[in-house]
Amino acid sequence: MSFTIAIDGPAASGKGTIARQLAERYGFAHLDTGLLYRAVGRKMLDGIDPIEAAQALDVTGLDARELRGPDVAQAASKVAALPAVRAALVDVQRAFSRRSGGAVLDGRDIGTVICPEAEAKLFVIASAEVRAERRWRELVASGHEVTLQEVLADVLVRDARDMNRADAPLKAAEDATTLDTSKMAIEDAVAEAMAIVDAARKSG
Ligand SMILES: Nc1ncnc2c1ncn2[C@@H]1O[C@H](COP(=O)(O)OP(=O)(O)O)[C@@H](O)[C@H]1O
Ligand SMILES: Nc1ccn([C@@H]2O[C@H](COP(=O)(O)OP(=O)(O)O)[C@@H](O)[C@H]2O)c(=O)n1
Repeated sequence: MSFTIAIDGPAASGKGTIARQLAERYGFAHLDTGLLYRAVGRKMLDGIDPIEAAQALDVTGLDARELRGPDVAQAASKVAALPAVRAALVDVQRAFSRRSGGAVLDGRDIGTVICPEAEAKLFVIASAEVRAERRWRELVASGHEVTLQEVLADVLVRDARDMNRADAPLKAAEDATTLDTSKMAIEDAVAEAMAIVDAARKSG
């Protein structure tokens, strides 16, 4: 059985949290595709050509903790606007999505470009202020020295860059269900997401 759940949305909207919990609930594999772009962004900050870095990327050993900061996030969204970087990362994402046990992928273009045939698609949103506050708390808790204003600026700049790029811009797939988590606790957002996926599983 192959079943793919595509989760897209703007920065810090709760995609990864929902994706991880759905993967656990259904016994599916999970791929945080943002980490791929963050890894390439990290290499660019280290002076490596981002296209060559994407082509040579070892997706197995990515250290999420080292890639979580706002500097890497900004670099990720810059390299993500390069078509050759995106092209180099397509096959690994598609191969992952076709795993026999089922897969959940979260990112910006999963439902539109990487897995347009995904059986279930979610577009997770929240207000920019709520997203910035959540991400700020997370970063401070993991030892980053950053202000709420800086995190809000990072979120807004990345959203604009991600939505306005020519190649695979951030947008909801026509057949995605939008989930606004602004006023939802994590448990409620996950429950809503599960209801959407369960409905897709029954109809499929
Ligand atoms: N519904 C929610 N209510 C409160 N906090 C949330 C909610 N969803 C996610 N979070 C928190 O917000 C932060 C960003 O969530 P995350 O899932 O990493 O977003 P994304 O993958 O879209 O960047 C995390 O610290 C997470 O625990
Ligand atoms: N499928 C994807 C995933 C991420 N990205 C890019 O990678 C950056 C970091 O993604 P992320 O998912 O780790 O960001 P957060 O939502 O966790 O802040 C985004 O701002 C996008 O520019 C992308 O272009 N396509």
